[in-house]
Amino acid sequence: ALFDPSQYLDAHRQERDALYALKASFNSSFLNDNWTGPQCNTDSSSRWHGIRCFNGRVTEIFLESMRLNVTLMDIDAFVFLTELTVLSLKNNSISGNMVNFSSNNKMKQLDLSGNRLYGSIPKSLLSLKLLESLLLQDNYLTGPIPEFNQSSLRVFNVSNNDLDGSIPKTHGLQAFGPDSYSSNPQLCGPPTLNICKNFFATIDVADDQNKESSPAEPPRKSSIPNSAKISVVFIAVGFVVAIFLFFLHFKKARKLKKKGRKVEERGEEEEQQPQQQDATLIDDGLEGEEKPVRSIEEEKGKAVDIEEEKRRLIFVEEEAKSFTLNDLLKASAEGLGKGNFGDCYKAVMDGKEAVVVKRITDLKPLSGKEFTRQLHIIAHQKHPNLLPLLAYHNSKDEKLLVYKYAQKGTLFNRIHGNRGRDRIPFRCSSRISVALGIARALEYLHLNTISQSVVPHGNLRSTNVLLDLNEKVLVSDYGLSSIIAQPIAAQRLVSYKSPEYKTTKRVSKKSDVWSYGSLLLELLTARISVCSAPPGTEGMELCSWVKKAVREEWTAEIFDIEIATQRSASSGMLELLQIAIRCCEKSPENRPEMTEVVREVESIKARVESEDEEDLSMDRSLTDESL
Ligand SMILES: Nc1ncnc2c1ncn2[C@@H]1O[C@H](COP(=O)(O)OP(=O)(O)OP(=O)(O)O)[C@@H](O)[C@H]1O
Repeated sequence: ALFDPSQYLDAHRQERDALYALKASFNSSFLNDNWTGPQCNTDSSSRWHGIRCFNGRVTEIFLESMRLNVTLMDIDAFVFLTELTVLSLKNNSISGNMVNFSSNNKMKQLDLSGNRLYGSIPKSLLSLKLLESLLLQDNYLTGPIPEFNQSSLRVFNVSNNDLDGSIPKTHGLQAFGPDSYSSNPQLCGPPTLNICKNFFATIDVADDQNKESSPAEPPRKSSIPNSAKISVVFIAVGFVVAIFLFFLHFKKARKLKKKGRKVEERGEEEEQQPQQQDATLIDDGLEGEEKPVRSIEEEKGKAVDIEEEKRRLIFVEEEAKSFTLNDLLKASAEGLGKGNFGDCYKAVMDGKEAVVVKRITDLKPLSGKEFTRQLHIIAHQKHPNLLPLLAYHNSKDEKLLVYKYAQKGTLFNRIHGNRGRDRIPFRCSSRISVALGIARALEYLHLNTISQSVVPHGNLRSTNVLLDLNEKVLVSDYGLSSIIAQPIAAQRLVSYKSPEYKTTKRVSKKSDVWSYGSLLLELLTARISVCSAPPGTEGMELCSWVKKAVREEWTAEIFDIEIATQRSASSGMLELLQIAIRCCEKSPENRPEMTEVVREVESIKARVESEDEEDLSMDRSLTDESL
C-alpha cells in the first residue's frame, strides 16, 4: 500500500491523545513532566519515559514499579495504540477489571502482574494471535481461565489470584507447569495437583455465567497469606472429595441392593482377599469393572467413612498406610519438575515424612485391572537400591504414583550441579559406590522373575537415580516402560536411544546395560549425556566420544577434573571406564550381563577404598555410605 501521510498523521495524533489520556489517569508528577512534546522521534527513538517507537508509532510501553494508582477500567486509550507489541505495567497499584485489548492484535507481551486487578480474565485476549507472554500473577482476578491455545504462547502465569474451575485442557495451557497456576485455591485439574470432580466443575459453570454477565465488584481485601490460602484450597477439595464419595457410596449401595440377590443365587465366590481389596480400592473411577458385592448393612454408616478415603489411595505396604488421599490433597505441595511422563510434586504432610507424587500421563490404554497388575509388578520389586513405590491412585482421570522422597536429589544434580566454591567434592570412592548401587539395582531387576518386561528398567539415566540423606542410591522410574504408550515410549525412554533400536527397532535387557554404560561415562566424565540432557539442551553421545578418545589415546583428558586430580583415581577410574565401554558395545550380545558388572565393580570398590583412605583425610565432608 502507498504511504498516506494524512493517515499516518491521524494515527500519530490519535496515539498522542491516547498517551495523554493515560498520563492524565496515571496522574504521576514524573510522567506529567516527562511525557511532553512528540512521543516518537523521526529516528524511532522516544524521549518519553517507558515508550518505544518504530516508524513513528508507539510499539512498546514499559511503566513498571512506578506506584501508578489508577482504575484501568476507565482507560480505553489502548484502543488507539494499535501497533503496540509490548505492554508492561507490572508492580503498580492498578485496579479494576481488565480492559479489552482486542484492538491490540500485534500484542506479543502483556505483563499486568503485581497489581490489584479484579474481575475475570477477558476472553478477548484469545484473539491476540501473536501473544507470546501473558503475566497476570499477583492480582485479584476471579472466574475461569479462558481457553488460551495460541501456539505462540511461551510464558504464562496467573498464579496468586482467585481464579476457579478446571484448567482448560488446551495444549497451550497444559504446556505450563503448576507454578503458573499456583495459589488459586479454587483452580483444579492438571497441571495442578487439585483433583476436579465433575459436579464441582458444574458449580463453576453456573458461577461463571454470573460472573461474565456483569463487571466484577472490587474484591474484599484478603489478608490471608498464600500458605493459608493453599491449605484452604486443599481442605475445600478434600471436603468436596468427601461429599463426592458419599454420593458414590449412596449410588453404589442402591445398585448393590438390586444386584445383591442375583449374585448370591449365582453363588459367585469372591476372589481371593488381596485381589478383592484392590478391586474395591480402584473401582471408584473405573468404568465397566465388576464391583465386589457387599451387603447394604455393610455399606450403611460407611458413606462418609474415612476408611473409604484411605482406599482411594492404594498402599503397597501396610506399614506405609499412614496417610490418606485426603491428607495428600491437604498437604503443602512443591513442584519438583516436569518429567517425560508427567509432573512431580513433593508433598509435605503434618508430622509425616515427605513423599513425592508423580502424575503419570501418556499411558497405554490399559484396563483398570491391567494397570493395577502392572503396578503390582512394579511395587513388588524391592531392593535397597530401588526407590520404593509407597502407594498409587488409579481413577479414570488421574493416575498418581507416590514414592519416598529422596533428600539429596538426583545423581544428575550431584554430578553437574553446584560446581562453585562451596561444592562438596564427589570423590572417586563415592562415585564407585554409586556405580555399584545402580548396577545392583539393575541386576536385581534383570534377575527378578516377577518382571516379565523385555527391558526391565527401560529409562535409566542420571535424573532417575536419586540419593537419600546418606547418598545411598535409589534408582527410580523402573518398570514404567510397561505402562507408557508407544510411540511416546520410543521417543522418550532411554533404552530406545540404544544402537540396536536404531537398527533393529528392538530393545532388551541389554538396552538397559547400554544405558548403564552411558550413565557410567557421565559419572566419570561429568559431561551431560544425550540420555540425561534436560529438555532444550543437547547432551553428548558419550559412548562414541569416549571410544574415540581411547582410540586416539587422549583417554586421560576425558575424566572429570574433580577426580582426575585424585591419586587413587588412576586405576579404579580406568577400570570403570573399561566396563562402561563394554556396556556401550554396539552389538547387544557383546555387552556383559549385569551380574558380571556387579562383581567387577565390587572388586574395584574394595581396592579403591583401601587406596583412598589417605585421600579421605583431606575431606571429611563425604561419607561413603552409598550402599
Ligand atoms: N523421589 C524423589 N525424591 C526427590 N526428588 C525427586 C523424586 N522423584 C523425582 N524427583 C525430582 O523431580 C524431578 C522430576 O522427576 P521426574 O521423574 O518426573 O522426571 P525426570 O526424572 O526428569 O524424567 P523422567 O520422566 O524421564 O523420569 C527430578 O528431576 C527430580 O529432581
